[in-house]
Amino acid sequence: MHLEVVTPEEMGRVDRAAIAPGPHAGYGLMRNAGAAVAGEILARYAEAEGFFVLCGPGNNGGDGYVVARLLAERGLEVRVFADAGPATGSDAALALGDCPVKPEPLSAFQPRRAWLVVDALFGAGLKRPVEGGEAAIIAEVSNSGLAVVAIDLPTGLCGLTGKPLGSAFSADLTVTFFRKKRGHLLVPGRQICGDLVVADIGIADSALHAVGCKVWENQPPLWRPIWPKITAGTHKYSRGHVAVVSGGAITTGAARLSALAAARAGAGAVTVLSPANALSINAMHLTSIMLRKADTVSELQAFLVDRKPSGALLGPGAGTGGRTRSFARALLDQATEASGLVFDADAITAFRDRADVFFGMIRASAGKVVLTPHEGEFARLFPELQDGTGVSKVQRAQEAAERSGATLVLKGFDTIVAAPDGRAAINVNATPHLATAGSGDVLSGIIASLMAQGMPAFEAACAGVWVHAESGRTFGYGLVAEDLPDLLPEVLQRLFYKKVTPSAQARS
Ligand SMILES: NC(=O)C1=CN([C@@H]2O[C@H](COP(=O)(O)OP(=O)(O)OC[C@H]3O[C@@H](n4cnc5c(N)ncnc54)[C@H](O)[C@@H]3O)[C@@H](O)[C@H]2O)[C@@H](O)CC1
Ligand SMILES: [K+]
Repeated sequence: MHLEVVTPEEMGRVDRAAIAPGPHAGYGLMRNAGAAVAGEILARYAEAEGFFVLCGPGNNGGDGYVVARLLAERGLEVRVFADAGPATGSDAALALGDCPVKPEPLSAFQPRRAWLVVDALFGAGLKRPVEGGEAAIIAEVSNSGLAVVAIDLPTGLCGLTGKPLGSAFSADLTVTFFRKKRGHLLVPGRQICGDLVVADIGIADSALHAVGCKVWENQPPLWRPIWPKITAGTHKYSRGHVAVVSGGAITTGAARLSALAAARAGAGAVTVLSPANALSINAMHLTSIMLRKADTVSELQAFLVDRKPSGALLGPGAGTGGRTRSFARALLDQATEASGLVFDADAITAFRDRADVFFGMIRASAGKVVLTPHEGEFARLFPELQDGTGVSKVQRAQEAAERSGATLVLKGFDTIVAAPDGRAAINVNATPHLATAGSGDVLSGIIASLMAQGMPAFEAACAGVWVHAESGRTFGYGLVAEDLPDLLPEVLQRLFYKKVTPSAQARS
């Protein structure tokens, strides 16, 4: 499974590197691309009575002419529609020259029942909103309810941002080439693509080396090899000790959710640090999780010196005032290279007017730091990078990570994890059921736990996001945040499947 996710510009460089060897290699790739699309169409839409192939002026249109030729050569009914022809001497012009079906103008298009639409208008070369004849045909096809197979990208979808530029097709199937593009995974692009197939068109993996892609789809191969191992010699403190800061008497639940998630994710010990006025309410609800009073910075510092936790989480239910800010400073000041610190929720909002101070503290700290904002919290720390600026979510998270010096988890259906060194991962296994109060507290607890167990920040954040989402999928309807920690064992068992029999003797 190839996990790299490229930009359209990077894909262009890959294409050029692959084409460089000879004058007809470009048309060769185009023929392979068209053959891959035609193969998927024949496999999935055998019952279609005919095929409308809509071709644009560029290489996406060129792929369309190849598809039209291959379908027509099988004796199938094919009509091709195009307004502007390909540039003379281009690969697309060669494809048009070989196509036995004469193009008709887009204005001649009329939907027909049981026909399939092949969208080859624009792909990676989309530069501006789709208008005029192309926009009209998109509307007509959408109203007709005909199935659409998009070549490379549904026309109108930006392959970089995952957002439509003007009108866009909503495809049932998208066939892309070599690697996924960011627009296939970011929302709403992911929904607009329908089923996504990545076809091999003969480009060698080595063509990617020159591009230096640092963005991946978040899947277990990225981090499973370094998930914390346990052996016969493991003891509870070698499995990591996580401190979770609790809010006051009526806001304690969030920290307990995080604490339980940290324990379920494998930390050997978890301590809730509670204000005095919330000690008894916390004590009533905690069993395996330890509890200690921490109203003041000196009490927090004493705990850090005394117990040396390898991970800490501040934010869920913590309040957005001075106590949270001074606790953040103490945690960052006292962190060592082995410490993993997660700042979530209120710990992010608490620095809304002091973002640069916060980033300075993070940069000066020896610890590994992860910030886990949703879009609203993100906008408080990074107002100039908030959604709606036209910049992709991946790039916004990358810039925020670079600026803050922390690994960023920019949450949502397409959560992005970005490291200050430019690496980023796009998460794809979320479920809308995770949009429930307390869900984020569980996520930050899992990430703090994995860092406390020694995982680097980027991998811990990627792993945490994935197992959290997988837990949500495992439950489905009726999910509340309390369910998530208890689903982790099942998810982890699946992830690290080991055959267990009643008589098996544990060796490690
Ligand atoms: N050799 C290659 O580079 C290969 C490219 N392939 C195909 O080539 C496509 C990329 O081809 P191109 O770079 O020619 O780009 P497109 O075919 O996507 O677009 C062609 C041109 O249309 C114009 N245009 C962009 N947006 C427009 C708009 N909204 N309204 C009107 N005109 C607009 C632009 O000038 C653009 O260059 C890929 O999506 C893929 O389908 C495949 O054939 C595989 C090999
Ligand atoms: K297309």
